[in-house]
Amino acid sequence: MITVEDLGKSFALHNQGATIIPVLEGGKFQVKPGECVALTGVSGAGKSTVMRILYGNYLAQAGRVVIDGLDITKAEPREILKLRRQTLGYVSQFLRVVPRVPTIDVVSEPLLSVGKSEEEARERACDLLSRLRIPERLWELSPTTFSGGEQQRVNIARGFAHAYPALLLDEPTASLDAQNRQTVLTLIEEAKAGGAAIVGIFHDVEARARVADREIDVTAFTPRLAA
Ligand SMILES: Nc1ncnc2c1ncn2[C@@H]1O[C@H](COP(=O)(O)OP(=O)(O)OP(=O)(O)O)[C@@H](O)[C@H]1O
Repeated sequence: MITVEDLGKSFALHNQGATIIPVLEGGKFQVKPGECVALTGVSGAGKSTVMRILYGNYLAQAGRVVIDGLDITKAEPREILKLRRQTLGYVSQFLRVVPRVPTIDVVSEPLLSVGKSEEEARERACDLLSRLRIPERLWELSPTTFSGGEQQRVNIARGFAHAYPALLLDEPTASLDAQNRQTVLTLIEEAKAGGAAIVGIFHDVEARARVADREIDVTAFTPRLAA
């Protein structure tokens, strides 16, 4: 489902004498349906950079990143947006939402955008919000005024609403209480059982041990650290 080959990325710092920082070289891995791979490596090794390349936010200078048959290093923006809508989910720690949209709609929206009925989308959203312990009295309110932890859980509910065949998880259990952390780990296990190919960054070692089938140390793709 996800294939990365010969991945290369460097950053040019234009405001600092055009200094070039090589970050990734020869990055290579595959993630099959139903498999969860954890990216590891020291701080600064390039874990977030790999995730941003996989989501199409950063453009790689070398190599191929094929997700569900689409090479996102060469794809048009509209093809990447279609991939994100139907195939490739991303759960970060932070919620970015349009103001004044009720929580229930924020969580239902990914399902409506892939053509699910209003009823099915709402049912799934209610189920996820209940499981993630967002009180029902908050569902019709915009999450913009929610606490940090509530916003994080709304974001997780939204990220898991549609059964994406490929899923990127950036510290999904960071700063959650013990019960909600368990719920999120169960959601990840359910996504795997449903056939999702998952790539994640988990600083939470126990969470990583529970859900990840394999670890990939990106230090091996980092020329200045591997040397
Ligand atoms: N937009 C950017 N411009 C310039 N340099 C960048 C940019 N993004 C990342 N880098 C550099 O790339 C390297 C890898 O950063 P990255 O955030 O991917 O590491 P990481 O392994 O995720 O680290 P951490 O565990 O601390 O989050 C760092 O040296 C960083 O300074």
